[in-house]
Amino acid sequence: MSIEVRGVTKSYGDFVALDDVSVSIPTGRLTALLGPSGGGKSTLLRIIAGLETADGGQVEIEGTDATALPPQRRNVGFVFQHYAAFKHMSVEKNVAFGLEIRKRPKAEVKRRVHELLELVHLEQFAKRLPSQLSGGQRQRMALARALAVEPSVLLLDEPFGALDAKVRKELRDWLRRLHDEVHVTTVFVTHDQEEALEVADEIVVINQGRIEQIGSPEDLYDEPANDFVMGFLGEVTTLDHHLVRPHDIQVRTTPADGGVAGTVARVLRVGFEVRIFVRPEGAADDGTDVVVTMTRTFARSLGLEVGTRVWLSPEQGARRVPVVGAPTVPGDQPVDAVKV
Ligand SMILES: Nc1ncnc2c1ncn2[C@@H]1O[C@H](COP(=O)(O)OP(=O)(O)OP(=O)(O)O)[C@@H](O)[C@H]1O
Repeated sequence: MSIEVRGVTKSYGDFVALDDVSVSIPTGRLTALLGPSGGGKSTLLRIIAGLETADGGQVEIEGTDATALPPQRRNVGFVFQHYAAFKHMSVEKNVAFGLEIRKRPKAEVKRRVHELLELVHLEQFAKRLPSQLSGGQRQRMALARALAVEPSVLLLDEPFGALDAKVRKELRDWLRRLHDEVHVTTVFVTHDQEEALEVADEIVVINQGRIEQIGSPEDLYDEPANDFVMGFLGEVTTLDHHLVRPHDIQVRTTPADGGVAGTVARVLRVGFEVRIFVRPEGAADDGTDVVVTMTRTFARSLGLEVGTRVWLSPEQGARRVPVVGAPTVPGDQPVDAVKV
């Protein structure tokens, strides 16, 4: 393991930001710290970086107890959402900075800067000032700069958070490819589940200062440990007091044993699929309709339209998680709210 966090706690006044957090970050992998805003992701990253001191617990990096080490002795590189570059220095000078203060030979600095700029596809911008780059190019420069000193760990705090959706998506694909090339142990913070699912090898779900689950994207999506994780990673709807994925519900137009009876209240076409909102018998129009997704062809074959009587049951093998108490998905939306 590259990073071992053991029993870390952190409070700000009365507020507990991290509550006895333990996690092992594997060497050479891309790990996402994922969770809703305020859950403690950045605090954990900053404690690993040494920019924040934990109240209790231990941080080990590459086998060394780093708990009391200052950031510059931890051999970590970091990149934040709003990267502070040296504005008066060219891109190549910014990237060279860490090597120059370490008094590396000139020829080595030159070669390494060239390699890094090639790696982040900024060779042609070497002589520009940071202000002459786009937001995405600046973040790539920041990554080159962080990688220059060959850190054993790269820590990224929402590195693409300030960029528009399209650039963000390009950069996340690029980060994945970059990581496949350099294999440096990387931990990145995100509140975007799609970003974590697409990019990470391993995801640590953090909520209210606690770890909810650790696993591969597949593990978390297919085997969520609880209703929070299930609701946070992917769409969910509530069927018979359980969270179910909307594509995991079987719809029949004739009564079926144990099925929930209801009436189609709304049919919504979204791209290639159709969302059917089913109001269970006796339920009110209070936004708690069961949502089922299916292909348009299938919806047509069942003849589904507003007013059709249907019976719903989970597909065989569907993941179901009991709904515990109040809604728990981010933003306190009702658990069956879906983005349409
Ligand atoms: N210096 C501080 N003083 C007081 N409270 C703080 C401080 N830093 C963080 N907090 C609080 O600790 C909690 C966790 O913050 P943190 O930044 O770790 O969350 P996060 O999961 O990274 O959220 P976001 O995605 O919004 O950045 C928040 O409620 C925040 O208000």
